[in-house]
Amino acid sequence: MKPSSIRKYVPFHRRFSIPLKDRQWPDRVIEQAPIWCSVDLRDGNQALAIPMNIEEKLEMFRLLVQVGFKQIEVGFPSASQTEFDFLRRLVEQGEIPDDVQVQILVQAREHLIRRSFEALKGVKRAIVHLYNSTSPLQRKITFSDSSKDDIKAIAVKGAQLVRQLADEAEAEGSEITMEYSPESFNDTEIDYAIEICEAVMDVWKPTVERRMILNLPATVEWTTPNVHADQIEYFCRTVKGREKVWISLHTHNDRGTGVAATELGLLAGADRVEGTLFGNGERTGNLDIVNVALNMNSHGIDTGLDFSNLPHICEVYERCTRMSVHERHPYGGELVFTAFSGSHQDAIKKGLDRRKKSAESDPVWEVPYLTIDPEDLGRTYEAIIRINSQSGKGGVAYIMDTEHGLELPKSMHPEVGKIVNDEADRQQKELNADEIREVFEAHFVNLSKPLSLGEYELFHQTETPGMVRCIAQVVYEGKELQIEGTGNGPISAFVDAIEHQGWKNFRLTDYRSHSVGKGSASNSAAYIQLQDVDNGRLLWGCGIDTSIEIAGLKALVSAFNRLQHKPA
Ligand SMILES: CC(=O)SCCNC(=O)CCNC(=O)[C@H](O)C(C)(C)COP(=O)(O)OP(=O)(O)OC[C@H]1O[C@@H](n2cnc3c(N)ncnc32)[C@H](O)[C@@H]1OP(=O)(O)O
Ligand SMILES: CC(C)C(=O)C(=O)O
Repeated sequence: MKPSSIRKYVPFHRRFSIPLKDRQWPDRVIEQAPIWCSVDLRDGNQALAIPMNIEEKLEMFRLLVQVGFKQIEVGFPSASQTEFDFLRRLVEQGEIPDDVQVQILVQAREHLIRRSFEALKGVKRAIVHLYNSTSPLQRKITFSDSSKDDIKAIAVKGAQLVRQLADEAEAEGSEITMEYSPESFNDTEIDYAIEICEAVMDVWKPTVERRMILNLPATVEWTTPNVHADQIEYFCRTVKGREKVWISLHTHNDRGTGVAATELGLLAGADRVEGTLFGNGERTGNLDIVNVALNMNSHGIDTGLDFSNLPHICEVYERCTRMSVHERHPYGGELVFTAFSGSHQDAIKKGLDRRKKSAESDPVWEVPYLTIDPEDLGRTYEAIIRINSQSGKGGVAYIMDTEHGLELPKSMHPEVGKIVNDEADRQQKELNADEIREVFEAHFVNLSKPLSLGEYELFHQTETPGMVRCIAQVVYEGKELQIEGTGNGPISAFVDAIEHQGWKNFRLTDYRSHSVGKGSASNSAAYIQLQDVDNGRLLWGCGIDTSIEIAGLKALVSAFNRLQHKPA
């Protein structure tokens, strides 16, 4: 920003300060979950270019119930016919489970309050959420230089009507909880915000048994999260009758610290949190409730919210809101359980391997780079490691193992990793599991040039037990030949046959094999490492075949063929 522009902005502490000298929140830890309230269908919905239609709202409502929300703000029924009709549909069609309270938002204006209660007729349990803006900025601009008393009067008058209509609804069998928000609380002089809230409390007369909710919105996030925490702690310690109210947080994310502000607000004494899935909401969004809840889970706190099928939740959310979850979005983003870079892949693979062995004896999650087990969110390990030109050998080996059942010997990893990595670099893109296998096969498996193996027979030598003789049909540099050799196994017999031809320029330095897949269709994979006697180069080859014997020979031939390609 240019210096001339910077002069437009005033530091928050020059506008207000919070008279809190002995703040306690920095020494606290979060030990239990708050009461959660989803505002997806109201604050989230009002921020959409195309608001959800009734069917979409219904689908989201059912999803939110499934996740475990017990308080759901379903709309602003006095704002439009769709909002009104949606609430009627929930009430009339018995969509609201008995343990769920639907919440509605309304401005402190008579006709809107009356219309809201019409929409609530017959509801079993509801929260009526009344608000008016209280900040100096809104008093000046929105309410045309209204005084503090004028604004307080709007709140009190609205509260009186809500009290009266709530009493009438309760007489007809509904249970109404009341909520008040001094909108832009975080931008309002703190003692004045308390004064208005106490005035509303005087009208609603909450008790310890029947509390009301005081929601303290950071309608626009102006400050660092510690200031928010100070505001909440000061409010909690100062408001009269604290024990008769649930203190609720409602943060936005204008500075990108909505989650932090909520977490510090909880340390500061709040009981309740309003937010939306993935933080959809006005401007930069509301608080991301998935983020805060899963942060708690990752510290061993049960939240009552179940995000164990996060991919499904993302899918419904994206379809209904027409928004998308960013690839890097905490927990939900496509790339957040993925490592492209080699050292991360290596550490994750080691962590997951160790965990496979010790998960039962040691349940504590300890995998480098992963704060949470992706499986706990319905995400799979397969998606964790992905391969591009920044990837390392560990990641490639992990994909070959988990996706294709090929357990490459550890000393083969660098060779395979480099070739796959070079290919990703050459193509300038990420390689998927099938493409990685293609690269692996093209460079390592059943290679047939210059030598290829045809028919092959093995004879056990009765005169020297343990020795076998092989007769193999091969093609070498385009010529068909029959070669023969003897050894203490099929591989050494074949090596002997190669030696008789005068082609042997190697030592066999390693051999591994394992079966791939289960049942009659299973294959065997064999890996052979040869060393070039002239220059000491070590190269692996792989053979895959239904016969373990032939797989071994093909691995030998593959490694032999790789050795014939001299480095440039
Ligand atoms: C921070 C938040 O997210 S708050 C929730 C915001 N959500 C929405 O606004 C979505 C739904 N809203 C709507 O559909 C409409 O704005 C309605 C139905 C609420 C009101 O509609 P209208 O009265 O036609 O228009 P509008 O919202 O522009 O009203 C402005 C008037 O309300 C007054 N007003 C604004 N907020 C409040 C309030 N909280 N309490 C009382 N009056 C208010 C303004 O001062 C202004 O009065 P004026 O005309 O005398 O200057
Ligand atoms: C109405 C209030 C709670 C609100 O949405 C806000 O201040 O952001």
